[in-house]
Amino acid sequence: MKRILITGSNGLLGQKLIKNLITLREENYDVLATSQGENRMSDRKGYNYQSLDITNVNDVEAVFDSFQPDVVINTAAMTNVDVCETEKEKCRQLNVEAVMHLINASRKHNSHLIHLSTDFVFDGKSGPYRETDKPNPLSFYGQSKFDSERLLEESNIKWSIVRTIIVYGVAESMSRNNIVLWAKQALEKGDPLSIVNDQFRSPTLAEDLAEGCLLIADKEKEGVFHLSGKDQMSIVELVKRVANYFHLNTISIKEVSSSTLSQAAKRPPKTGFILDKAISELGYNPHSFEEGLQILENQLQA
Ligand SMILES: NC(=O)C1=CN([C@@H]2O[C@H](COP(=O)(O)OP(=O)(O)OC[C@H]3O[C@@H](n4cnc5c(N)ncnc54)[C@H](OP(=O)(O)O)[C@@H]3O)[C@@H](O)[C@H]2O)C=CC1
Ligand SMILES: Cc1cn([C@H]2C[C@H](O)[C@@H](COP(=O)(O)OP(=O)(O)O[C@H]3O[C@@H](C)C(=O)[C@@H](O)[C@H]3O)O2)c(=O)[nH]c1=O
Repeated sequence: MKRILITGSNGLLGQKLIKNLITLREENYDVLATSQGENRMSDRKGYNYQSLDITNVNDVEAVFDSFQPDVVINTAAMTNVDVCETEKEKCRQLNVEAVMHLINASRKHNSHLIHLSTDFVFDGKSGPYRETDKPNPLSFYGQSKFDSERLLEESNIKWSIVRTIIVYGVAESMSRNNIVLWAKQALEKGDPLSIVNDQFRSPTLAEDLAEGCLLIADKEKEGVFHLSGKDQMSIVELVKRVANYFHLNTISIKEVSSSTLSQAAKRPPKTGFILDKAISELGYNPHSFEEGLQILENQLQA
């Protein structure tokens, strides 16, 4: 039985990884979920949980020494892109330096380190992107993720980098909201929404991303993988498709350009991924956006 360590297990992707590991996988894994603070998942069966702040090098070493993971999936990160822009040191500690702690511990235990990265490593001038396209981050968050990628590429461990885009879904006690959920809630209340029409993305169902990461683990695939949804759309189209799916009035949606949002961090205009590598090498088969909304709707009703 392989031992798998998940960091950031309280996050959206972390929770979906744990759910997938304990309910869906044929391959049997011994699962250790870790995140900062207490476990926020109410389902406690089929895995163990331990608090782990990955910026603490001693704690990282201790967890690796006792659990001796075969596979590690690092989902922990500072994911608020505007906060990364204003709190650069904190962002570096978590998104870059902590990754070095994981690399060193993985080297010692010969673990396969699967690390999450982002479409924000690209400048968004020529999306959709392949794994081989040249990064050129526009924000400190994007730069921090690109720096962490280079640490992996320069390490002599077994590594994989998973880049993804706007992850949506529902999980317990989420510390970060996502556009599908907040747009749905705002549309239901008829709150005014200013939505950008000059950013294009391929939104990713959290369950699809978790499955893709675990296919990498199962198949022991190394290298860079692009894992996103298969539909590319503008953000305003995304919000309108959410409205249509849930039969909500679109009257409160105002189309704006990115400059009017005055966000601290610059966003790439057009990303999206070419998924050929993930489809052929992993058998990755993501849902369409509307299928993803149906899965989310079922979970909200459960
Ligand atoms: N969400 C998205 O749209 C995208 C995400 N990604 C990447 O995917 C990965 C997963 O994202 P997602 O699940 O959405 O992110 P979340 O923010 O939902 O989850 C990250 C988790 O990491 C935990 N965490 C924070 N600091 C530490 C620490 N020092 N030690 C251990 N755990 C910590 C957080 O804890 P707490 O909840 O207590 O704060 C949180 O639960 C990230 O690496 C992100 O950069 C890439 C592209 C898009
Ligand atoms: C707040 C706000 C956002 N938006 C748009 C901007 C953006 O394209 C989209 C989502 O905004 P967010 O601030 O949630 O996400 P943002 O920080 O832009 O998204 C990113 O998250 C990080 C972690 C990543 O790695 C990226 O892949 C990406 O998904 O919504 C509006 O149109 N109107 C608004 O009022």
